[in-house]
Amino acid sequence: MKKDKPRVAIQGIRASFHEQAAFEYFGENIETIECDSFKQTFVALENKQADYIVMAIENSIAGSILPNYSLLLGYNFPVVGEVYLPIQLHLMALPGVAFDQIKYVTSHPMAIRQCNEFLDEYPQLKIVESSDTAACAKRIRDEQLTDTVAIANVLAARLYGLDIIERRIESNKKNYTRFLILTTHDNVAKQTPNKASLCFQVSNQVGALAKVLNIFADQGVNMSKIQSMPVLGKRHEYNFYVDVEWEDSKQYDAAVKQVLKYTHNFNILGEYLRYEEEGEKAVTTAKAEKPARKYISIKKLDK
Ligand SMILES: O=C(O)C(=O)Cc1ccccc1
Repeated sequence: MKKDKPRVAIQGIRASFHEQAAFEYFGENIETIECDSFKQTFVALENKQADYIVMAIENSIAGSILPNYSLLLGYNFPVVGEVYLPIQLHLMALPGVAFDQIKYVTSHPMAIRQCNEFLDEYPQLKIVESSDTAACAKRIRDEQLTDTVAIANVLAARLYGLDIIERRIESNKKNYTRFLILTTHDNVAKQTPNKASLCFQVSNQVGALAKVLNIFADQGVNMSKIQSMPVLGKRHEYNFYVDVEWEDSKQYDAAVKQVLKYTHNFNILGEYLRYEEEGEKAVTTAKAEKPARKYISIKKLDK
């Protein structure tokens, strides 16, 4: 029997950026399945404890999240969509806490890196890394920490009852993270795709990859991303993960038909509708990188 609310597995807890991405794709009427790791989201889908996975795959600052590419190939669940989420970061504390009471700033390493310029202005603050921005906010609420702030999103402030004491502290206002949506093969909805995520290998010969890329070019199919990953234990062998987009599906069909002749282990990870932004208005403030600072690293904050 079909559930009325989609059950969506995410790495992290409610009000994390993963949940925000899930809201962006499905709307807010979902059941969020909180998982401790990306691998656990796949296990949840496999065990039918979830209907979908929302998983970050790349970030405009950190780049590709490589282990997630291996999960895509390893589990072979189809990609059915994507979301590009602007990462807007706020500093939040228990209500009534003043800035000069703060000793610790907690967040996900990706969020911390995106706030370097702000944090460099306050070298007295100790930075504590965690696996999840929302978990940091929740811990402040649960343990009533008056000396700690979290860097997280508006959802986390709202859900865990924190006050935002400094808004939009990210250094680059055009930060985004790309998330993929996955489901099981029997749950793929019919749609007319205009984007695909592919994975293949080519022989270790002059021009082997160029040949494949030229086929896409010749058919007018745009390659929006390419990522290579070594095949474990096989020297000189790589998996190429390629995202392609097209206007007319005939172009894509023709390209795939030809590419099959020049590749091996060719896999279609998913065919889906590309994410369309609703008007870009963010402003970039590109500035030179400041020297790295020391972080206190802890594995995972308690829930
Ligand atoms: O920690 C979170 O909230 C996450 O979902 C991971 C993350 C952190 C920062 C940017 C994008 C995703």
